[in-house]
Amino acid sequence: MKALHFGAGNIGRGFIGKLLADAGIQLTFADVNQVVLDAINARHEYPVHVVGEQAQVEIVKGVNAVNSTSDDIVDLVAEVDIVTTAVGPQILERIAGGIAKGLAKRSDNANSRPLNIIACENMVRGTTQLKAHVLKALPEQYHAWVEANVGFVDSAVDRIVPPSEAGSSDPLEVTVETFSEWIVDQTQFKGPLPAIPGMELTDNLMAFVERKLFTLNTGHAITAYLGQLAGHNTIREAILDPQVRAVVKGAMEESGAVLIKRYGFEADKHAAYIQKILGRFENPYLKDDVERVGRQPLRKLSAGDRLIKPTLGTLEYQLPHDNLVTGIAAALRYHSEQDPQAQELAELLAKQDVAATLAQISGLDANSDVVKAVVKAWSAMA
Ligand SMILES: NC(=O)C1=CN([C@@H]2O[C@H](COP(=O)(O)OP(=O)(O)OC[C@H]3O[C@@H](n4cnc5c(N)ncnc54)[C@H](O)[C@@H]3O)[C@@H](O)[C@H]2O)C=CC1
Ligand SMILES: O=P(O)(O)OC[C@H]1O[C@](O)(CO)[C@@H](O)[C@@H]1O
Repeated sequence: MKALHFGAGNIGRGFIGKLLADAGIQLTFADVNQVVLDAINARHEYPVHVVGEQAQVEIVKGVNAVNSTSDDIVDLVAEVDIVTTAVGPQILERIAGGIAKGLAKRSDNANSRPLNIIACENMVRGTTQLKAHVLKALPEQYHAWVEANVGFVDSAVDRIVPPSEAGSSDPLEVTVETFSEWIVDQTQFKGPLPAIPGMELTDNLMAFVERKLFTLNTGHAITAYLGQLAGHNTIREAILDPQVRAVVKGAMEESGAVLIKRYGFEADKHAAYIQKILGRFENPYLKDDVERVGRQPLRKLSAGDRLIKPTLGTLEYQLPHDNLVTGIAAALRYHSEQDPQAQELAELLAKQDVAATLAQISGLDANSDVVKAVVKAWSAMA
């Protein structure tokens, strides 16, 4: 089997790419970071430090790399069996053009071997959104062929992989936690279901996507935002702060109440899931900066993402949301010189009040009780 993975970054090298290569699949990474590309093509292997009580170093072997903006992409998409991505939600549209050209070539070559495409991004139905970008870039005459021969498979991906501290000396070295979870929608595959160790198949994906995004990522983001406000630099420092921890746990439980109502998760199992996540945030072997986890606050405050969507769920089911509200207020206080979205947030707040800013970013009604509650919490954080 052959695979092409877009995004040789933390998750790309530390989880999805590793999992495909370890399964004996011939893996080619596609990226725009030339230092990383040259290092992969010079060594064709890289170390993954799996940290925890039983730390170990696993070497990923037999990998190659191409530049994502080159025509190599077209040839690879025309011949591989599986395409995966971990580039960031905002980059999917940028890689869609190359994928579309590759699909056109695959059709012209009458290569009707099934191809499955799986986006591994922190978003709800990311692959379905990638498909829309691809079809927009693909001439109409190929659409029916793509529907018949290409599977666009949505997924949920979970492993905490911060940038490696040794990044400076070895651009490929990556450090990961022991926990990992990759769940894919088995109803969307074309051809036989692949048996890849570590890739779980389900016909109930939305439950797992929302459970992960609206528990781990909700809690992680609020840990980052409240952590920054309290002067903490890392997620571990922040979650060990009892005041931060209480709000984070509360927010995950408030979101959990919605998930339990919506998907029927067992309350005690979900409580254990939340406890395990708090333990993962505490991981003493991982140095994870609040700025990484808080990155792109406008995306994280958008209607379908980890802060607003769970809060909308509490409104739908008339459930409590005080801690989620505190998390949203803290997100509106997030600042970073390196993050363009944090800059844009500051500009929005400079030219209009916080209620109008939140309404613009999240789609919430500026005069709603929940926005008034956020404004009250935000003012108290000054
Ligand atoms: N790091 C983590 O713990 C987790 C990240 N994710 C998701 O994985 C995705 C990637 O996140 P990270 O690996 O943390 O980010 P990252 O920044 O380490 O990796 C992204 C990679 O994409 C590359 N890239 C940018 N533009 C590209 C293009 N046009 N073509 C090909 N490659 C391009 C970058 O050079 C970089 O190597 C995001 O959607 C994130 O939400 C999901 C679960 C865990
Ligand atoms: O990658 P995003 O969506 O910017 O968010 C960062 C979050 O994603 C993760 O990298 C993995 O889900 C977490 O470690 C962190 O909560």
